[in-house]
Amino acid sequence: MKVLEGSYVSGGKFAIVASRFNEFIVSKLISGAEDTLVRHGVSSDDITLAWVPGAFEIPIAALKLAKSGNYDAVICLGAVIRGSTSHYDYVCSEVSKGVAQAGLQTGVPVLFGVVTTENIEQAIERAGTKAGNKGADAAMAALEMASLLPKLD
Ligand SMILES: Nc1c(NC[C@H](O)[C@H](O)[C@H](O)CO)[nH]c(=O)[nH]c1=O
Ligand SMILES: CC(=O)[C@@H](O)COP(=O)(O)O
Repeated sequence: MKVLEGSYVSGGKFAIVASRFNEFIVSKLISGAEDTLVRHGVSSDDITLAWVPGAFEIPIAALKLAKSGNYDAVICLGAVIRGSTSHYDYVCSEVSKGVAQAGLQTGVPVLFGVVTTENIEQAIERAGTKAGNKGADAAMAALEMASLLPKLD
């Protein structure tokens, strides 16, 4: 059986799109992502960070970065925490669909590192405490997909 898979050794170029809403959480996701990339051989000079106001704006920035052809992967980071209305549902739905479409439309790996939680405690748990760091997880996926996709040509 011939198996095609990615590895985690990379010298590539990566973009991070991060939303400022709940910046206390998102900053930890960024740190996790950057630390993971650098520890796997990516130069910090080859990591580009683009800020957007909120998670709803992530897809348009991710699509533009992916279309540029300058990056081996685009990592999307944000924190959407449920409030007292249905706004949360609409934001989460559009962000996840938009991030997925950015990857499908361009063929560039666009990774979903947006925490979508019921409360602040759950977000903190996923930003470097008891449930890990979703930014680091997205960066690991970015390394693997950036390595894998060229092998599928
Ligand atoms: N409530 C959260 C938001 N809301 C803002 C939207 O993402 C968007 O910026 C606004 O509707 C203007 O288009 N964003 C988050 O990232 N996290 C939230 O919890
Ligand atoms: C995820 C959101 O948009 C949410 O935080 C907004 O809060 P609310 O539903 O109370 O307006």
